[in-house]
Amino acid sequence: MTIPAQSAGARLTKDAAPGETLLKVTGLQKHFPIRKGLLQRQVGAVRAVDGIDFEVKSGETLGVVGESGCGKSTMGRLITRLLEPTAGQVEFEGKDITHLGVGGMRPLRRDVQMIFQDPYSSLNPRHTIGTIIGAPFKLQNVTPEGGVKKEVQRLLSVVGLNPEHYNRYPHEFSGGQRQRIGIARALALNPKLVVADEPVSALDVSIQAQVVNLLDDLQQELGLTYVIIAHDLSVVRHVSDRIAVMYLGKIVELADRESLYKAPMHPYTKALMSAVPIPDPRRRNAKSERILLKGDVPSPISPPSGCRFHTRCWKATQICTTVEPPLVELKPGQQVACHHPENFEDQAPQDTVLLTAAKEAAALVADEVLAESAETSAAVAAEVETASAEAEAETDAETASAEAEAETDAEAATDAETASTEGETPSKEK
Ligand SMILES: Nc1ncnc2c1ncn2[C@@H]1O[C@H](COP(=O)(O)OP(=O)(O)OP(=O)(O)O)[C@@H](O)[C@H]1O
Repeated sequence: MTIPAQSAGARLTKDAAPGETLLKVTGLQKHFPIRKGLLQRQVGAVRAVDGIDFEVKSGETLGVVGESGCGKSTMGRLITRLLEPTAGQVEFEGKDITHLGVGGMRPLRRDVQMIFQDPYSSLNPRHTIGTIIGAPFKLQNVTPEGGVKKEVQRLLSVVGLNPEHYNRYPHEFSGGQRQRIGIARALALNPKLVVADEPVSALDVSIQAQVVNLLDDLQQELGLTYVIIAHDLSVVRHVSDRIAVMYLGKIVELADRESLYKAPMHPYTKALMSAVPIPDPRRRNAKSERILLKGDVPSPISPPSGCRFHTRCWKATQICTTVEPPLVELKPGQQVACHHPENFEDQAPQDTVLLTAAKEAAALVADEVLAESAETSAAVAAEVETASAEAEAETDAETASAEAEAETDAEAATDAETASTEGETPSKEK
């Protein structure tokens, strides 16, 4: 098969119009069985991904963040179908691909590509970069127009590498350059969706920005759709349109970037955000508002009951230990799974007694943050009250005017009736 070579500025996406749903994930789960004994009987399971729902629209970048062990990589491997889900559904361009076999997946392998975290181990040291970047053509049995070599050299220049270095080996390149090679390989087959798993975390900070900018430029030029996985918000904050925050196999908040940064609702999101330094000279002398999360993410073999974050949350109350909060849209474009969200009305106001663990966690939370938290909650509550009072007043006014209108109408009708009756009477009398 021959595929036309793409010019560097051409759009590579084929069918999906921008804004249309490209990927849809429903109730996705991956439980890795734990086996023991001679008979290898299953004694438990690692609930790496435990029921997540989200959509990715064509042309957008969805950032996925969370601490190590939250299930982000597993999620990435599930949507690229490198792993078989335990339950749930993955749809790509409206087609259910959850259980497609190797043959069924072959055409999809071109459309969905993955960039891996480690640019050192993800490239075969015994192959030249020409062979590495050209491998997808061989695997898919396709010949690009103009031949593999020419196309590989074009891809090298697209990612900012010298096309003359076609015959060099991976060890001759720096970490950032190797990640560019990985990106060129991912772009070889004109994918629609690129899942990048921690694409820059193995790189020096100075190189990270270059690779992130490259990904951003390629998206503009080639109309790519990205799912970018990262363990903190500093990488995804500039490139994502929407951000999903994962904790212990679940999505705890999913919002557009603007809303998430302006007013994060899940305490976990707030904690992740407070860990990102803000390079704002006006705030250089301001006291830093750090929320230090105590301990590690609990084991996904037996996650905490109720809200999984309750063991580390400074707002946790009784309800958080028993009732799992559903992921619901509390503000337009902002979904959150929390009983006591930040920057919004409390979802369980009757439950006010903090758990002991929450009090201990609070000790680690800077006073400024707690004060700010209380202030925003009070402000939101006041806003909600004002809004509902206004709404009530509006309703009252509407009711009054409707009643007045109805009365006027009734009066008019009575008048008309009377008039017509009066009018009729004389005629009858005539
Ligand atoms: N093949 C596997 N078998 C058993 N458990 C696994 C397997 N792969 C991942 N896990 C477990 O699933 C959980 C989620 O892992 P995953 O790598 O998806 O998390 P992550 O958020 O991507 O973390 P990291 O950033 O460290 O990669 C972890 O507890 C991990 O140990």
